Amino acid sequence: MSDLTQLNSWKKLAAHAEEMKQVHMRELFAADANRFDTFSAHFNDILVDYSKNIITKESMKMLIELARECDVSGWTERMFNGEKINNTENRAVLHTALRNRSNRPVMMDGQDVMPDVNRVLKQMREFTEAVRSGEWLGSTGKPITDIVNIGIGGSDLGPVMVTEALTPFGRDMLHMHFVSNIDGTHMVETLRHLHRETTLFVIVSKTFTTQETITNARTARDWFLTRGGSKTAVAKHFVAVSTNARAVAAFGIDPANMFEFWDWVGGRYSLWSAVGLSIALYIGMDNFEKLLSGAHEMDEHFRHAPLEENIPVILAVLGVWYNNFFDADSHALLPYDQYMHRFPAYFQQGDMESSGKRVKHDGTLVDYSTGPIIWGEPGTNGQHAFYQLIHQGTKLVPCDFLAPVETKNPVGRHHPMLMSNFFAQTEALMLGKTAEEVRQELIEEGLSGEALEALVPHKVFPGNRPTNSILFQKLTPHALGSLIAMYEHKTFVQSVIWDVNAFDQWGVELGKQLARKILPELDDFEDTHGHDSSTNGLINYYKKHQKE
Ligand SMILES: O=P(O)(O)OC[C@H]1O[C@H](O)[C@H](O)[C@@H](O)[C@@H]1O
Repeated sequence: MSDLTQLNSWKKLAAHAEEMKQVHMRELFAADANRFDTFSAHFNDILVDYSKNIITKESMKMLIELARECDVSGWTERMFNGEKINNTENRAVLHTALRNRSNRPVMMDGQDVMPDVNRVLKQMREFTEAVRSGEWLGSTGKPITDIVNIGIGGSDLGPVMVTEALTPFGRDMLHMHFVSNIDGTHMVETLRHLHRETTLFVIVSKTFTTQETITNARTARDWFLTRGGSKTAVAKHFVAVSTNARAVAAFGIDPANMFEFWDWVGGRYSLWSAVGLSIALYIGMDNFEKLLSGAHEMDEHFRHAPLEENIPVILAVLGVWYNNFFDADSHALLPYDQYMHRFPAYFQQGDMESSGKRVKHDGTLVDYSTGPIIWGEPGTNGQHAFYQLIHQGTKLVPCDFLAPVETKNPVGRHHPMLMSNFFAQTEALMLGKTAEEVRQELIEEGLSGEALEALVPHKVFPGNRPTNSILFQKLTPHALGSLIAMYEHKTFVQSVIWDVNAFDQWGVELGKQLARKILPELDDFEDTHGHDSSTNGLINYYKKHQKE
């Protein structure tokens, strides 16, 4: 691929952006009564309205042309076909095979991966049904009441986010707990109210070498053994999900209780694999398979819909538009659904670990901005916290607003009130409020003269702040599966445009390496000298105050 900024479409977009920076969305809406119809897309019962963006038909044409020039379709096919597009790890990227409900063969290195995928799904079904029905008993004959998922990063965020989002589909009998942090507090506070006879630990780690997870798993096992559990009883209370069978066996988990996945599943794309075991325990395998189906249908759409109508592609090019031509450095995900409260955190890893790269596939440096900072909180909480900056600050923050048409909890007027905020926020962000409008309001409130004029600039909203509104009928496993896959593919398309590898994560290694070196230094009371003066100073301060 030729250099991104040298592409025809890029150059055209750069010039076009300068024109569009002079345009206000108010004018765009005023000039076109059909703007909503022109710039919205449907997928099953999901509506994506992207009309409140600083775009014209011409802008979209150029952005799609950019996707075409970057060979998004070619990369998509290579991904779905099991080519080793994760070039720095020499791995295929086949999370789509995990949810390939069509069961069409998916070839990797000349072999169909589907028999393996189906075998593990079957194993997950048998196991989860046994636990949920009470047929699987703890070592003292009691049914399991509590599940503790021990994992971190991709082995935690997906299971947490989805079990939270699908709470209404969860089985009351099983209480879910998630321990990720190496901070002993996380484990201690989780175990405080649990009983070893009725607790099942699910140890999830792709590599089974992650310090946090292995340490937490050992602490859990010690807790189990010191409360009267025997070594043979461990088999009834510990299962593992990993690609590393040898390390699982070395830990002492019965290989029969291991759920396998493969190196062609990236950690942050793994909730569709056995990493979703905790999800399946909670919502049941039928619902887990609906989650897979929702994602599979989005995969089919992404793979086959023309770029112009392709929802992940549309969202991706809009992201590139602001990231690269309007200098936006972040993107907010704002779910108006309390059940989705971990959705932004999930995609912090999904997007930032994928696109937070500064070298291209070939190792050369990029000379343009890549992945944005992803952040967000559920509405309406965010409105009372950080929306001030989005409305009136100096930074441009493109936002995605997500909400269900129907709530799972139709109590009083809560849902219409929530939704009135959802609609009002994107309207306010688009329209803003002019100085003249502010003046009128202040006059109506009885203000005049200097007092009025002094307030005007503070109450002006520039507007023209871009948003996407994503409405879905209900937060079901199927809809959630589609939404997650939609954002996964959005991230992928952006990585293709930026020419970065979305499937490695070398940036997390250096800190781990240095922590390994520092750990033994914390075991003695001698002053440390081997680092820079700040790091030495901090370590020595810590050691000194440990002594006291
Ligand atoms: O599943 P594991 O091998 O334990 O890895 C857990 C997590 O840690 C790593 O450092 C990566 O940053 C993540 O991508 C990964 O999801």
